[in-house]
Amino acid sequence: MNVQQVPITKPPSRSPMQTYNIAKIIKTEPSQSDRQFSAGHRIERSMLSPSFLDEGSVLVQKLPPNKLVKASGKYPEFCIRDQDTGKVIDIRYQDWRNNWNTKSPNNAKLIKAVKNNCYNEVREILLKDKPDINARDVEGNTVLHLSVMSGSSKLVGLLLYHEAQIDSLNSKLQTPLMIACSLGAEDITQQLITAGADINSQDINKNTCLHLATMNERQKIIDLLLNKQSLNLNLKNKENKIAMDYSSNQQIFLQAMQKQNNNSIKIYDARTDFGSENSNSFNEDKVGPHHFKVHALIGRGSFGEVYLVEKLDTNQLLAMKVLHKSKIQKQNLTRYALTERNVLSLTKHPFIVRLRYAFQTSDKLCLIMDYCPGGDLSSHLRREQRFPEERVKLYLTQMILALEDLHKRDIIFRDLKPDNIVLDADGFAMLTDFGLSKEGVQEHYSGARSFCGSVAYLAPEMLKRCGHGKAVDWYLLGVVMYELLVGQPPYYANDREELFNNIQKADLKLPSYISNDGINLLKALLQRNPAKRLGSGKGDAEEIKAHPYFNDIDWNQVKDKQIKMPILSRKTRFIKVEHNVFEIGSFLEQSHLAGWSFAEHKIQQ
Ligand SMILES: Nc1ncnc2c1ncn2[C@@H]1O[C@H](COP(=O)(O)OP(=O)(O)OP(=O)(O)O)[C@@H](O)[C@H]1O
Repeated sequence: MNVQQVPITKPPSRSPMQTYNIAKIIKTEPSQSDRQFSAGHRIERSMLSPSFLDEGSVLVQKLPPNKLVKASGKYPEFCIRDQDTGKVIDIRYQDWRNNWNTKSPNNAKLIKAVKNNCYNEVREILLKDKPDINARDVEGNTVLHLSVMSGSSKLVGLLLYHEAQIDSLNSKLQTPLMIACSLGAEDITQQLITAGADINSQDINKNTCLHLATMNERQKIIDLLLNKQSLNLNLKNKENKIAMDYSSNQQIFLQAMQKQNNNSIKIYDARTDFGSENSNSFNEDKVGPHHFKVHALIGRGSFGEVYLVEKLDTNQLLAMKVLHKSKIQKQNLTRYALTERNVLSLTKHPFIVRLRYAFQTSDKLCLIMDYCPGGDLSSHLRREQRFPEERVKLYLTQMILALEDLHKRDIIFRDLKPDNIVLDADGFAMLTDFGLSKEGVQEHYSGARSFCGSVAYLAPEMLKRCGHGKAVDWYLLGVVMYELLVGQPPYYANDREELFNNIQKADLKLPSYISNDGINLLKALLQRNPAKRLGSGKGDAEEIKAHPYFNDIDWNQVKDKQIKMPILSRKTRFIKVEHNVFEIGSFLEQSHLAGWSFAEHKIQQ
């Protein structure tokens, strides 16, 4: 390989490889003691501590309409603020109930429009009049119940989008899902289950959804429910009967019971563990959008967005990656999404982001991961232009350990780049974005054939399309090392053809400020022939760990996170989320992706 050593004193300015929408700032100051007053005097507290946000961060606090929140003032304990109008009322002098009552006509208007199945009118009322989204008619049906009765999945979707309570109860203690099951509304049943409705709830007669579907001979609904692993087939109603007792085809119930028995062996422990985490016992079918509050957009990738979310029962902050089913299916990328979910669900490593849950809505696939508040290396690099060598070395050690772990399990990452390295709260580097990873690759320099990766981060063997293996990750480690030290990837060119040409043929330009060991390591990693590349031998990561560049590294200390990492101040703005992330883009159900749901606790032991 031709290597040119050139003196570079100032790094070239780094051109952004990825553009970001940087939103401007609205700083709010949530207080732990914030309370919300609503009809029925329900008191909740705002759960987000502001300490994790940087100066100028945007904190999204989109509260449901009609909430009157405690506001600060001279006597804060007597002041409430109408979230809709912003008006602050001192309840010692003004009757806040009157204020609330002015909203009732709007509720009546909403109920009427829903009963008449007038979608546009409902939408307008929700936007303009701000009625109670859980308004009830005289029989105690909420507007969501009424929309199910009207048979309009579009209306149901709209109300869910406006945060209608999915498991609200009417006077017979029936949920909207029970009504859909009784009526045989297949699409709405599916829609509500996907959105997280409870399928085991019991009404005033202790009938479940399955009882009601069976009594009303709704065969398609029965089939749909029997496919749900979380369905409890043994619940008895007031007549002491299980749903099967009302069926003329008991065989399918018995088969479902058999299937559940087989599966329960696999997931029993996990479920117990999962449930013990909090009082709301979650299960695979139930973890869904309603368990999380979306606070801000923190990153954007090619296939979706990453949001900062808060798990409502524990107040834990997590990162949620949202993939759009329509985009993925259109571009035939379903297998990449599934790979990401599979690899992440199998991985538990100090330097790989942990997947906590995976769920899907009708049009989105969601991965809930640990939140890394330090931002990604790409945005830090853009600000700092290049990093000091000692810091680069620390990040490399963590990436080597992460890749070593993946390789031991015959997984190649294939997408190593600064954008996919995020920093945790202690400054440690964590790998994220497993969409391009490949399972089942044993070879070091062949085994996978797809042409993938970000253009500036393609290994020469990928461009040649002659097959690539684990060694591709070591080449990309060299690319990352180079970029962190120099400010841009090796061979970088704006023109795609030129870039590809450079990757295959151009001389490697190495600035003189890099240490000799650093230069040797870069040359060994950026070796074009994968068979000759450092790390391509049987030893894999061991070959790299043994390089003199890492002589001063105690690998056990790194693995145990016993080293001190620099904490970089994060200047990236959080981007305010104006829309409901779970807005149902298309009211037509996209196909359900089997095997997507995941809850970490199920496999922990
Ligand atoms: N766990 C996390 N914690 C904090 N930020 C994260 C996390 N995961 C991802 N991000 C941020 O979101 C950005 C995009 O995430 P990710 O790379 O997974 O999306 P993608 O759509 O797969 O992107 P790509 O176009 O690279 O394939 C990252 O660059 C990072 O800034």
